[in-house]
Amino acid sequence: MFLQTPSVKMVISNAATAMLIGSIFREYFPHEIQHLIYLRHTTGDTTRFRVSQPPKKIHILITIDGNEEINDIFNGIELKWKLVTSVKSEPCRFELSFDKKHKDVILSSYLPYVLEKSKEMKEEIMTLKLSTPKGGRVYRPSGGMDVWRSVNFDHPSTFETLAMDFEVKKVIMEDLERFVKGRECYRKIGRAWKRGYLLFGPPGTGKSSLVAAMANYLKFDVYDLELMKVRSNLELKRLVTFMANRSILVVDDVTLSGLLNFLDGLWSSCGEERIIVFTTNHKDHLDPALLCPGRMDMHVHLSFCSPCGFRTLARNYLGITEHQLFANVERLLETTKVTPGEVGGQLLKIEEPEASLIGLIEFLKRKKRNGTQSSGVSKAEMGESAGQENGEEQEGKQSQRSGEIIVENQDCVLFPK
Ligand SMILES: Nc1ncnc2c1ncn2[C@@H]1O[C@H](COP(=O)(O)OP(=O)(O)OP(=O)(O)O)[C@@H](O)[C@H]1O
Repeated sequence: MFLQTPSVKMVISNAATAMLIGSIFREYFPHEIQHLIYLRHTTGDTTRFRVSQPPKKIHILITIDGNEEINDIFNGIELKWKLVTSVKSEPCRFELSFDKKHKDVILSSYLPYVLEKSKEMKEEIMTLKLSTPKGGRVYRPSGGMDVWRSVNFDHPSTFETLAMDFEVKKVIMEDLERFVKGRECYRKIGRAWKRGYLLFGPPGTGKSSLVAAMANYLKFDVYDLELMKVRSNLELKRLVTFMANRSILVVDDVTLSGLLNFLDGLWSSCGEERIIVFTTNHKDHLDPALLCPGRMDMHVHLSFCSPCGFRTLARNYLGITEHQLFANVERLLETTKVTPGEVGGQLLKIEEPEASLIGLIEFLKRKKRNGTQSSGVSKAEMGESAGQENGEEQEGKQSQRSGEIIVENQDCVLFPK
């Protein structure tokens, strides 16, 4: 419906800000598009509103031939968009014409709709990038340095597909949302606009999948860093300096490392709207300094597959939300340590749901018979939280702490809900 001419691309960023001349305009228009639009009523007095200052950042791409008109229809109202390029000394502008009697609808519904649609389009065409260190300096002909090698990031994991406790997902998603909306709050409290997450748990429990889900959710690029391969503070400084904002830096398998302290200092002073994620299979091997409050805002424990996680996997892999065999699987999961990765692997083997579930049940029984030597998880990892030292584990009941969240730093309460 919106701008039906296929050759027209219109992308309006929600990050754009504009200075506006005209108080009515300021009151009614979403600020993101104010600087783009002149309004002209097609009957009665012409009213023009002009915005003079373009946003500092260039987030807008509009391509349309000069003076070309595009018709649009919104709730039966005819509208005309025109790109006006006639006055040389002035930048191109859009004129939107419509009958004066529709002014209220246009201001209250159509323009917000255009903005929303534009955001959607922008998100659709944005391809996320996954960058890894190039391992040296490469100078660009245009100046600056390329220290990261980038490829398209098309990891399919989302919060929807993650096998994780529903409540935990919700907490993480809300935390991310508060973070991206929190620029002013961070400024007010004098903190760098950054957020740190520690993801820990055995291999195959979804740490990488959670990072991908976070990136897809926020539309943030991902920078993957193996700290052990970074040779010097200078190299680390270059890498962090040349990261883009609105991105996630993933530091894999983070263990005791002198560079970590350096990274910590560097992190708060470079860029903004950045997330850092440390992942480890062994939280108990970490430098305690890393765990102290204020360094990682949130600790997320990813653990063995819970009945709730299994239901997500069954929906994703088999396309079913109920089955009579679910109860058998869930009973076995209560007492068997098996990762979501392993459960997913089993479900992938057979397409037909019932046969697949029977295969999974056999697998779980075998796993249970063979004991709990799953996936290299340490004893401390299994029992470090409340209630785990008192024999719960020995009685064969698996840790129910999958997806447990420990919020180390309560600064999120400062965010407006
Ligand atoms: N919680 C989960 N939800 C959905 N799929 C999962 C989950 N955990 C693991 N998987 C599946 O198992 C595979 C491996 O998981 P992933 O790489 O995310 O685990 P990891 O904890 O990062 O492992 P490692 O510590 O070895 O890097 C994924 O491709 C995914 O298909």
